[in-house]
Amino acid sequence: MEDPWQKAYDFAVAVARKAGEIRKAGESEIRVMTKSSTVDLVTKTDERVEKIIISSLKEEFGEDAHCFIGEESVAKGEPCVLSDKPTWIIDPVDGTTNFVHGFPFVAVSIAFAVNKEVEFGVVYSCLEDKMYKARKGKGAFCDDEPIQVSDMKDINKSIIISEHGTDRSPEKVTKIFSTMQKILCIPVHGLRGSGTAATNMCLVATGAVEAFFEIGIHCWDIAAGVIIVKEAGGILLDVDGGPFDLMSRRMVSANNELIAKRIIKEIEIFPVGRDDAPAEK
Ligand SMILES: O=P(O)(O)O[C@H]1[C@H](O)[C@@H](O)[C@H](O)[C@@H](O)[C@@H]1O
Ligand SMILES: [Mg+2]
Repeated sequence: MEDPWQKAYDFAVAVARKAGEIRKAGESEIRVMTKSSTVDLVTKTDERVEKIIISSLKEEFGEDAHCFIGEESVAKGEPCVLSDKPTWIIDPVDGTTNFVHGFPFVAVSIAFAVNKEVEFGVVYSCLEDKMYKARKGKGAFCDDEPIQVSDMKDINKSIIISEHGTDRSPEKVTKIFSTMQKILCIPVHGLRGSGTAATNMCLVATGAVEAFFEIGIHCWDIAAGVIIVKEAGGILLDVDGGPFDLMSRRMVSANNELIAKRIIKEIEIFPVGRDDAPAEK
């Protein structure tokens, strides 16, 4: 039987690389704007790269063949609803703050979901020039090398990634740093954060770290990373230990359940609105 999504997967890899090159060209004149807060940055490059990705996909597969969830389209009012229809979930520049500051971790993240299941994901880590990718049931790769999560089961010998996000409300910041302090003092070997969720997920998938968790990320930040972590042998859970929900804005990705459950014990949960919550009137 013909493989329905191989062509889309191959095309997504090419589009991700092209998007990375357009992002690089945007470095020369970065026009910074803000979204949900003064520290939630977006640039004209984010918007331009997303437009080019979406138009390339529409040109290749047909104007109305697929649905799209793009970070910057949603920011401008497009709906963020994951239906059973084939849907591209796109973060054109993951690590925008890094991009603005020249901090060397920026990624293009493109995922493709059918029946609400991610079929494949591509994360192009631009500055490293590394293409992380995975298709459901077919393994995870960095460029063309297979990747595998860490086999570490001892939390005391693990590195854990967390991010503080863009919400600066005191009650949330207190919970974020209290959680980080409790995890650090388990103790673990270290806490890290690249500033881009997609890259963090790839660091779990390659075994460079044992886990990455965050409350407040969006589906576009992690959709590609989800399938890359799973196909590298990792697991995804909700921050309360329940089943992972792509639209919930809460996520624990880890190399195994032992590590995941150990850090979940320390996470101080705070409420965040779902990605697919009805738009406020
Ligand atoms: O750089 P973007 O696409 O906005 O995504 C990042 C988000 O802004 C941060 O708040 C999160 O902590 C990161 O994990 C996201 O990658
Ligand atoms: Mg982004």
